[in-house]
Amino acid sequence: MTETVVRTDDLTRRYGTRAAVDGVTIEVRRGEVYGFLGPNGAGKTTTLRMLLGLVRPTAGTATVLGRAPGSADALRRVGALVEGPGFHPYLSGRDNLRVLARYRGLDDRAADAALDRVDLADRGGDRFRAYSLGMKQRLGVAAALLGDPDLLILDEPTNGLDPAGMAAMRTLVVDLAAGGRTVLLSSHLLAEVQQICHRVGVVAGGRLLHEGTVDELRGGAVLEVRATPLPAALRVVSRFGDVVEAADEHGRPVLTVPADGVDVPELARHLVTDGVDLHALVVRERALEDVFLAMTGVS
Ligand SMILES: Nc1ncnc2c1ncn2[C@@H]1O[C@H](COP(=O)(O)OP(=O)(O)OP(=O)(O)O)[C@@H](O)[C@H]1O
Repeated sequence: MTETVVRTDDLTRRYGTRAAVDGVTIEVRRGEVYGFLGPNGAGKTTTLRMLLGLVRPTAGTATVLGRAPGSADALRRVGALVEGPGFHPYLSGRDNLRVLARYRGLDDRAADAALDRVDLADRGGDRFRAYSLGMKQRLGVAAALLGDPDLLILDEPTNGLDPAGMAAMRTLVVDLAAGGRTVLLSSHLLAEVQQICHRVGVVAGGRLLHEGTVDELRGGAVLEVRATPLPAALRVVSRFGDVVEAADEHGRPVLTVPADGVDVPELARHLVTDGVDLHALVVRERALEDVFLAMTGVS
């Protein structure tokens, strides 16, 4: 059975007359990596802060693990990396974590296990100030993991990292979810969300534009057919689905039909038997990026 871990209902936060978050309704389910995707200023951080009880909604409601955001019960089971945690620059990564663990009534072993989990055990004795940005971010995730939370909330966890650091963070997130945790992360990077998230909520200008799986968002693949003469090609292709007739960047006609369930060799055979010259037949996936740009109008 699907269990809801986070639910928001018309969640809204206004600053003055401007809504940073405007009627957002999302559902995050147990065990998934949920991507909250949107350009800068879309309202992602404000939403995550409301889920942690750091910002009070102007309107609407939210529950986190069935409880009120920010309540002691909810916070005990949530780990977050929303604004960089306040690490001491002159303490080692390990000692920083041990200090945080003690604040939470946990022992040193919990800190060491978290360090190990983010693959920093080898460098645990180095001072925090000597860490690369990627290591600092991973230490932030380790801090979020203290207390073994069911839900991790990560605000732009790969922001500012180099490609290797980003890849390491993505692998870590996927592994954490595979271990049974739920991860809610925000990102403005479509490729990233496409790679690691099960479901996505797309936001822009404070509003939720769409929520669904990456595949649902993208829609099915299409078959592109370039063939002449066009009327005969159109007749054949329309037997296989609802055809859309368009032109490519050179003004040449392209017929597209939803690829789902179409027997491609069969389509090719029909075109040839009907005396149509087939120039190209391509299956094209819509990239999430195309969909996103169409939705947000942001480039
Ligand atoms: N405390 C505040 N006072 C006034 N305006 C705010 C405050 N916090 C956020 N905003 C505004 O609300 C909007 C959404 O900000 P938010 O930080 O939630 O967006 P975001 O999607 O996380 O973007 P980014 O990736 O740039 O952090 C922005 O226009 C921001 O300027």
